[in-house]
Amino acid sequence: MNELVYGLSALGISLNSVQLGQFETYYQELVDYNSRINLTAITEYKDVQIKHFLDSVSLVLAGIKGDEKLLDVGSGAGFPGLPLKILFPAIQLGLLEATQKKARFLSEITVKLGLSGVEIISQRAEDTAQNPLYRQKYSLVTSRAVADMATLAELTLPFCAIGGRVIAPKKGDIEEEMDRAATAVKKMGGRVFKVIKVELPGLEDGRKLVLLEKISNTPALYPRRAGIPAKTPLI
Ligand SMILES: C[S@@+](CC[C@H](N)C(=O)[O-])C[C@H]1O[C@@H](n2cnc3c(N)ncnc32)[C@H](O)[C@@H]1O
Repeated sequence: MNELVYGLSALGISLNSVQLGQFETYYQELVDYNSRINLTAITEYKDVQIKHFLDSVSLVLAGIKGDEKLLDVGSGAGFPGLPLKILFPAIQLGLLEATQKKARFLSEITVKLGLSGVEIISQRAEDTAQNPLYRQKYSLVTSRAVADMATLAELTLPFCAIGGRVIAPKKGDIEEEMDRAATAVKKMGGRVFKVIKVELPGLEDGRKLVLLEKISNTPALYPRRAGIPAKTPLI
């Protein structure tokens, strides 16, 4: 895990032996499962350490506390939620993933990593966000590579408690995307708090973290039915 360890040192983070072992197991299981079920195109040891593990942990640059109640929307093979949980074991983590096969991997890997306080929710975000058990219940919501910001605001902000935040990693020039998302962010009861540049060893390709803050309740009508936020974004 040299690449990860080196990248983390730039963040002032060091891993203990348990965490190092967990990242190693995560890598082995990811690659093993991936040979049967497609989870990711990134499988080289070095690439997984940088593009999945370090990229996930880079969200700490937006300010993550050790005791968050965190929901990762569209978690796929667990990114960025699971690396953050390995780093901060006291986080209460929800991994929301619509695809059953991926959700099954998330259940298995959570057991193999010996993690407690992780809930796997295999549903569409649009449906889960209308369930009172999950609606406006999280201090932090993350979502990587799931949708553009206008759609993502509708899929994430309804889960945030007031005062909670959304962190969305993005790449490249996002000015136009952020402009398009302004209406959706406002309608969901949010505001754009800041955009943070990520510059870490191996991740020098214009990565950014968009930080939204929840400032008022999301109207009951949002999110709309499954598929609508992506098909007809609120622009
Ligand atoms: C490109 S993958 C990214 C996975 C992971 N976040 C990552 O960065 O590696 C997008 C994932 O979001 C899930 N997804 C897309 N729309 C969703 C929705 N409305 N509700 C729940 N999951 C969704 C897909 O099933 C897919 O696994």
